[in-house]
Amino acid sequence: MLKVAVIGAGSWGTALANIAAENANCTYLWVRRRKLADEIIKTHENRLYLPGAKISTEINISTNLEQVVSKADIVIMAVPSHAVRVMAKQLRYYLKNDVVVVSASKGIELDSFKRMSQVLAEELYNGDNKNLVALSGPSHAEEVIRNLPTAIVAASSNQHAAEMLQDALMNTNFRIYTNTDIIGVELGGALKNVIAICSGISDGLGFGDNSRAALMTRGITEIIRLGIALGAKPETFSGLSGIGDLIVTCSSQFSRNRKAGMKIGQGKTVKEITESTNMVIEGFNTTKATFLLAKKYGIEMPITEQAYLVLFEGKNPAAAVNSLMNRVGKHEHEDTISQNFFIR
Ligand SMILES: NC(=O)C1=CN([C@@H]2O[C@H](COP(=O)(O)OP(=O)(O)OC[C@H]3O[C@@H](n4cnc5c(N)ncnc54)[C@H](OP(=O)(O)O)[C@@H]3O)[C@@H](O)[C@H]2O)C=CC1
Ligand SMILES: O=C(CO)COP(=O)(O)O
Repeated sequence: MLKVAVIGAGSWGTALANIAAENANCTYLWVRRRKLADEIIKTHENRLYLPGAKISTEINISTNLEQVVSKADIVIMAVPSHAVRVMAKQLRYYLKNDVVVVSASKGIELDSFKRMSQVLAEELYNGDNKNLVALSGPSHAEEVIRNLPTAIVAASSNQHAAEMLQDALMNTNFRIYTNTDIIGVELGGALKNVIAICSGISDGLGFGDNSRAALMTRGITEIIRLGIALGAKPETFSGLSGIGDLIVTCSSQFSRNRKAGMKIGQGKTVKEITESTNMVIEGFNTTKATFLLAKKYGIEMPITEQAYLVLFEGKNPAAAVNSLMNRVGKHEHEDTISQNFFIR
């Protein structure tokens, strides 16, 4: 029996721990706050993050990081991306040598622009990523906890590590594919949140399905552009962790990023939205990081740029839409058309 440790008892950590336990792994869930831990132990429910869903009685709930992590075969990091480095620094002393560490977080570190597996590699393995896996794909915790059929991706440069996670978590309702393109899988998971915020803004402005479809399609084009510049394989973005996660996050009733975008479209600010929820909205920081990354690499990302201006420079969302719609006419595949033959 494998020992699986999940770090972070928010929506995603709780749902993943539940799957691990239901799959008969010896499962530990690290909860940051004593009060919440006591409540979960008493009620077998995480009322703060997944109200109404009973979780397995087999999960060992604990606030003691050493107890949760030591001797674990698999450690799953399910805290917001801004907390991943700090948590990794705290738990590295307790890890056994051949542990597989999984990043379930979807974000890019502000300032360093690093992906979560890069952050973990630095903090845990002196920069080496051979025991690291990124878990990503269309998977709202609210549906996973109800065992609704879901398919996602475990990506690693080490196929054995990805397969170990696949074996531990896969079941009839939770299908896991492996992939070796960890760069593409992580970037797809992080960058779709930017477009999901835009999709929410579009909905908040009262636009329709056409607008959302346009944002999603032109959004993935931007993501691919930056992804290729950062070393990802283009085909990864047509998979679950790319277009799959983009579709679900831009259209789901559960997406925090989309819902935050709707509020922006209705006139609320990033500060007001952040202060009004206990849940992480990864896309805010990721919009900033992606905008700066695109500038650094000279990549054209007009939707991301407008999102940045709306979120952080006070640009009116309707004016941002105008800016996008009134850009010069282009060929749809201008990136791939050879030379300037067809391009205006
Ligand atoms: N929700 C989902 O459906 C999915 C989420 N993800 C990704 O998983 C990650 C976690 O998301 P999710 O579970 O939804 O987030 P939630 O907002 O639901 O929960 C966040 C969790 O992280 C803890 N936490 C917050 N800040 C810190 C910190 N500084 N140090 C340690 N722990 C902290 C919170 O503890 P406390 O309660 O004490 O504040 C809470 O347990 C994100 O990167 C998200 O994009 C990926 C796939 C699906
Ligand atoms: O990544 C997710 C689903 O795959 C969760 O997205 P939200 O953070 O927008 O809810």
